[in-house]
Amino acid sequence: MINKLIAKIQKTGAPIVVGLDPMLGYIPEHIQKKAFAEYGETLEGAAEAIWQFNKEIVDKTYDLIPAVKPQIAMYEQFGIEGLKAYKKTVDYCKSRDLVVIGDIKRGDIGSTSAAYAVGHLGKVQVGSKCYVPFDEDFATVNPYLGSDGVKPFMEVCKEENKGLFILVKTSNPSSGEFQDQLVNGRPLYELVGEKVAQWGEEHMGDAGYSYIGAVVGATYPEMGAVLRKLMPKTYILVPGYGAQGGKGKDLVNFFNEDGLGAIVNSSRGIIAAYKQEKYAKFGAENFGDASRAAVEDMVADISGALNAR
Ligand SMILES: O=C(O)c1cc(=O)[nH]c(=O)n1[C@@H]1O[C@H](COP(=O)(O)O)[C@@H](O)[C@H]1O
Repeated sequence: MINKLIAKIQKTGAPIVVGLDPMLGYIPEHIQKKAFAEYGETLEGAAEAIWQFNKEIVDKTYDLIPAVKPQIAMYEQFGIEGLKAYKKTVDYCKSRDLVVIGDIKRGDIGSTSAAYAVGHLGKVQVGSKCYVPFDEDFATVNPYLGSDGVKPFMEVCKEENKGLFILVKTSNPSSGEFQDQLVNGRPLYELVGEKVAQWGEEHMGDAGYSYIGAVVGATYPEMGAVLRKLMPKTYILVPGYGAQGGKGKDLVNFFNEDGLGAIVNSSRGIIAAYKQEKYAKFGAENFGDASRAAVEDMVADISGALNAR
């Protein structure tokens, strides 16, 4: 799957991921009204609204982008109905030939990690039948529990031709509280980065990159430069662009000289673009066109920064 992701990045010229993090507050009123008219102000109504919202954004952007990243919490908050909308979104994006990064941030002891891995990336056996429950292409994984919590995910990825993005240095303001702590004189995120690179060596794709990737926030570009060197064959998912303050120039450190090695996520900056002054001319009715314009601007921003280095 890492090979497909790289091929799609090269074809679109867009090393970006659209984050499908649909909060009701971002969904234009006309969509909410229609969903509530059909299903009432219920969890089902909310799920219908987020699904219709996602579908429009995907329809308006899929030809420009290689991948999407639905964030499962935004669906889970609406319970089972929300999870159905998550699955519908995953399937729809795959039908549009997009690579789907399931942002599930899982990680547990071995036995339960194995169940997460099977449910999201693999197959589950029910009697004589075999099912593919969620079927994302990649999943995000929290490595805090150590190797035995990550290995079941890697095993399923190997069997199923899928991939991971493992949290190394997160974009949020408090990420340093634990991640920057010095262990034998070195910050913890560096040790985690080295471990991810080592796991990656054992799980290489054909294009010179591993299908075991890392997550490093755009909000910490200097650390990004160090991690880029520590993990040369690791694809880095870089969240924090846009709404969290990351800009094109902050991103160059995350890319290798070959122009590959990183894929930058923006969620609110794309899906709620119509709410920004810059894209207000589109209006709430044409929110999908505003998202398309925001994708084009993001690609131009990143390409400009990469060409200027
Ligand atoms: O794993 C992630 O995707 C992730 C890691 C991280 O360090 N920071 C981070 O913001 N994210 C996710 O990236 C998205 C960022 O959303 P925006 O700030 O709206 O672009 C959310 O889905 C977060 O859960």
